[in-house]
Amino acid sequence: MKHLYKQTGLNHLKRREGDADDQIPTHTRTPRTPKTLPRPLNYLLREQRLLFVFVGFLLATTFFLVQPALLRLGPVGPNPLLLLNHNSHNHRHLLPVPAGVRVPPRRVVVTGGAGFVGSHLVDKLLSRGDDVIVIDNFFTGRKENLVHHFGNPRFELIRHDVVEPILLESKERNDIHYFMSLRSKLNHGYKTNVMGTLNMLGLAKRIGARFLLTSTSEVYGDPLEHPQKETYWGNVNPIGVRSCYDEGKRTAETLTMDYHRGADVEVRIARIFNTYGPRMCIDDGRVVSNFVAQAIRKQPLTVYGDGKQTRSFQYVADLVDGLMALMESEHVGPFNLGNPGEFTMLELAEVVKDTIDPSATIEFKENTADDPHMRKPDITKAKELLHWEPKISLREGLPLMVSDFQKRVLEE
Ligand SMILES: O=C(O)[C@H]1O[C@H](OP(=O)(O)OP(=O)(O)OC[C@H]2O[C@@H](n3ccc(=O)[nH]c3=O)[C@H](O)[C@@H]2O)[C@H](O)[C@@H](O)[C@@H]1O
Repeated sequence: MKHLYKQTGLNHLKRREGDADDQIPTHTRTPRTPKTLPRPLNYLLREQRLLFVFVGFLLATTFFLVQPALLRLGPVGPNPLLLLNHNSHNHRHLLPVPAGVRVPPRRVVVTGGAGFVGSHLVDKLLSRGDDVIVIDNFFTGRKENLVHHFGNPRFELIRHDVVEPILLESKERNDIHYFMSLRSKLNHGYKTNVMGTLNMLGLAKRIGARFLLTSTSEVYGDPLEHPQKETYWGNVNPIGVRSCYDEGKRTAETLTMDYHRGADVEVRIARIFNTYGPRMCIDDGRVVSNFVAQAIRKQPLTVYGDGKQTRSFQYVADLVDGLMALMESEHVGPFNLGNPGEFTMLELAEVVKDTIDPSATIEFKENTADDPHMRKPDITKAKELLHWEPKISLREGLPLMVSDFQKRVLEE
């Protein structure tokens, strides 16, 4: 009968060496390890167990040494840096991009992207290589603001009112990365701010996009604190003529935070202070656009009330930089985005006169109800956490919008 031998590697070696023990079955052999060793050690030394442990150790060491180097070599799959995973609370997408690694272009939906601020934001996003889908109802937005992108395969324009839900299908979850919702003044903005924000938050939740709400300094109402910090809860008249807009934005902030806390949507909130620049609506009644257009048309500058109320005016490019910094940061906000340079309306009229027509006259008119007496952002938080602050003063920025206004006034 054939004997079954339990052949160890050691026996095998010995067999080749022609050892005399060769023919002795293992189970009948005297163990080679001394009997005096403790049992666990004895166990380890038998049957090449030590060798296997050593080889395993070597393999593990090699893997952990080589793996980081492999990761640095380049993308693994389509989304190497998880820039897309904006609906989670991990912050891996904030990792710095290693040199030489191509970041996949992000897809950004900008609602209100044909408007004044929206179109400047779209310019910036496209210029850094993102894909942009603009949704606009063209009530205040204009195709002219985006016409230079028509024909660009990375740009899409959809005529739609965000008050109605919209189904944006994406190939996969997280296919759309950012959602930027720009503001509207229409119908005092209430419907857009509440229904629009609700619809867009639902969409952001469904497709796993990060959502940016562009709120406003108007949430502070007629402030009793000056300058205004983000911690100030505001002083808004709930039944006043401005309250649809003010309360609409306040509700939009509430909804945004609720979706963040309750549905895990990753959100950012910016409180935008008075902003000016090329492509502003000529006729929506804002003070900078009114004064500039009036000076160009050789009409008197209409100052409401005594003209001593104050505002702080930021140039649109500064705002866009702030919005981008906020989107890329890991901070939810809210953040004040504004220029702390504060002016009375009479002082603003002087700057406009100096810039466009020193012979322009001033005409006083009755002010609207509930007009905030003063407004100036405290931007300490944005400076510290976003490393952002505006660079362009009013005197530098105003001339940059004049030629655009001159052209449009002439076209009229
Ligand atoms: O442009 C903006 O960013 C802001 O515009 C408005 O807020 P408001 O501060 O009232 O801005 P304007 O309508 O431009 O008015 C600013 C001041 O100028 C005065 N004004 C306006 C127009 C004018 O012809 N003359 C004039 O003196 C107004 O009475 C007010 O005191 C919006 O309600 C804000 O949400 C938005 O952030």
